[in-house]
Amino acid sequence: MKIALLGYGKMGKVIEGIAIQRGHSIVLKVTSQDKNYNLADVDVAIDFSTPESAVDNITNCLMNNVPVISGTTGWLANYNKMVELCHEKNGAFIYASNFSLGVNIFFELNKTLSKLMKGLPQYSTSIEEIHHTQKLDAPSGTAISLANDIITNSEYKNWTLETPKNNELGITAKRIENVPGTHEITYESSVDTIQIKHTAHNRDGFALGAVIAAEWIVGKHGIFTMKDVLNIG
Ligand SMILES: NC(=O)c1ccc[n+]([C@@H]2O[C@H](COP(=O)([O-])OP(=O)(O)OC[C@H]3O[C@@H](n4cnc5c(N)ncnc54)[C@H](O)[C@@H]3O)[C@@H](O)[C@H]2O)c1
Ligand SMILES: O=C(O)C1=N[C@H](C(=O)O)CCC1
Repeated sequence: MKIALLGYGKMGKVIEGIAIQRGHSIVLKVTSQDKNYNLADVDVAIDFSTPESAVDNITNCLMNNVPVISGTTGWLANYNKMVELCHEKNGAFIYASNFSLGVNIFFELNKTLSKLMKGLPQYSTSIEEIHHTQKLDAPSGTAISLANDIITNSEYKNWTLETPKNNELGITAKRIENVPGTHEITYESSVDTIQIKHTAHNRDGFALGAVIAAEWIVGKHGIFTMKDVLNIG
């Protein structure tokens, strides 16, 4: 496959290595310096850019009939606009807050645990995420996905980075040098604690998942998720 990398930073570079190992070629690498890039002769685009640029990148792909995978976080207020555009153009699009197989299994564990804990008011729930100090957004997209799944299955109404009030699910976002991504869910009562945790050791899992998603989407039309790609849950 001929792949365009929209964003050639920490993730773009790891994706490049894995894509080449799997027999693909990188025909375009876009950074903040490249304003008007040309998507001709691209089979699929992989966007790991910035919260400010993801919407333009996804729009460019959909307008040019290029299937697009986006892992960029922090732009989700515009997700529905991208869904509409994708339908209008009969395009193909996957967004995932986290492309790693391990985190996608962790998402399913989180949903199951939150269903088990529903109706047990003696436990209070919280989420902690830790990432490297260059990360632009907080909380992480993954933490938001985890929080939304807990909210769906519980009495919590929304998440907050502040001290949680009634019906608010607290998320703590820590920034520590070189941490690729750690997420922990805690259920705390006066007698015990239940915790589930995912720790990424490096960026390879995110990058491999994105390349697998790119391989999977070519030739398809519609909006998909990593559940479709991995066939789990
Ligand atoms: N979904 C996942 O699995 C996952 C995993 C890791 C990171 N991420 C997300 O991916 C994004 C990128 O992460 P990173 O660590 O590679 O960041 P990074 O800062 O290392 O790289 C960002 C890249 O985007 C480029 N960029 C800036 N403006 C651009 C534009 N207008 N068009 C194209 N590229 C542009 C920058 O030049 C840079 O190359 C972040 O939003 C991060 O949260 C998601
Ligand atoms: O390094 C990042 O930035 C990461 N971003 C994603 C998120 O916000 O959840 C996934 C983990 C790494």
